[in-house]
Amino acid sequence: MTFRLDNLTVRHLAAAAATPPALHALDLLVEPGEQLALIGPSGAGKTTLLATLACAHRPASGRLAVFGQDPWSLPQAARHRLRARLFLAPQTPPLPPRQRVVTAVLAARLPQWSLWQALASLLRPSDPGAAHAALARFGLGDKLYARVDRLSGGERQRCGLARLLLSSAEALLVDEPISALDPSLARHTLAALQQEAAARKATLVCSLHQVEMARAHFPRLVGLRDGRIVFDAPREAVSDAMIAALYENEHVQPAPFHPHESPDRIAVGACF
Ligand SMILES: Nc1ncnc2c1ncn2[C@@H]1O[C@H](COP(=O)(O)OP(=O)(O)OP(=O)(O)O)[C@@H](O)[C@H]1O
Repeated sequence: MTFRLDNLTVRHLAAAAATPPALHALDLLVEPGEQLALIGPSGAGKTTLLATLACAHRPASGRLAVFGQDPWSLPQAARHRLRARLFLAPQTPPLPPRQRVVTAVLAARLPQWSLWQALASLLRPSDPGAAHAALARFGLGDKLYARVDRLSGGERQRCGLARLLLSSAEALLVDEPISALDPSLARHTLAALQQEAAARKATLVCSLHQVEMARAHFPRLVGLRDGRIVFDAPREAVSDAMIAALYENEHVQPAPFHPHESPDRIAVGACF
C-alpha cells in the first residue's frame, strides 16, 4: 500500500477556528503503481490532500499510513527518509529566480547527495546531461542554461516537472501540472508524467482542473468537494451527471448584465 487514509481530517494551522477542516474524514487506499487523478472545484482540498500525502501537513485526527508507516509517529530523521521516497511537484514550483535551470533541476537530487556534493553542484552542475535529458522530455532542452526568472509560466511549470524525473521517488504527487500549458503541450506533458511513473512503477497522484483530460488519461478518478470525497471510482463508472454534481456551484451568481452600458464602460470596469 502506498497510501492509506482512515477517517483523516486536516486543518490548516492558519485557518480560523470556526472554519471547517480543509479535509474531512477521508478514507482512501492507493496501491503501489496506481495512477489516479484528483478532481474537484477550486477550494475542494486537492492541494491540501497532496501536501498531506507528502507528509507536509500533520492531520488533526484519523490515521495516515505512507508506505505502511505513520509519518507522524516516526522520529524526525525517519520522517525525512520517508519523505525522500515521495516527490511533491507544486503547481508553482519554488525555483530560485536567479538560478540557472540546470542547477534548479539538479537540485532534485539533493536528498541523495552529501552536503559537499550539493555545494559542489551549486558551483559546477554535477550532471548537466541528466538535467538536459529531463528537460528535453518536457520540450525544454534548449533552456538548460537559461535563468529561471526568464522562463515563462508554462516553462517554469515544466522545469518543476523535469526535477521530478531526476528524483528517485516511488510516489509522485503532482499538483495541476498542466494549468499553464496549451492543449497540445498539456497532452504531451501528461503523457511524459504517466510514462515516467509507469516505467519506474511509481504511484502517481495528480490533481487536475481539466476534467476531460483526467477522464481520458487516468484509470481512477477521485472527486473532492468541500474537503470530502464525493466519489472514488474507475473512470468508466464516472458519469457526466457525477461530474456536473461535483462542480455544481450555487455560491457563484451570474453578474447582472446592463445593456445600456457602453462597451467602453464595460471594458474599464473589467480592468478594475
Ligand atoms: N495555508 C492555508 N491556510 C488556511 N487555509 C487554507 C490554506 N491553504 C488552503 N486553505 C483552505 O483549505 C481549503 C482547501 O484548499 P486547497 O488549496 O487544498 O484546495 P484546491 O482544491 O487545491 O483548490 P484550487 O483548485 O483552487 O487550487 C480551502 O478552503 C482553502 O481556503
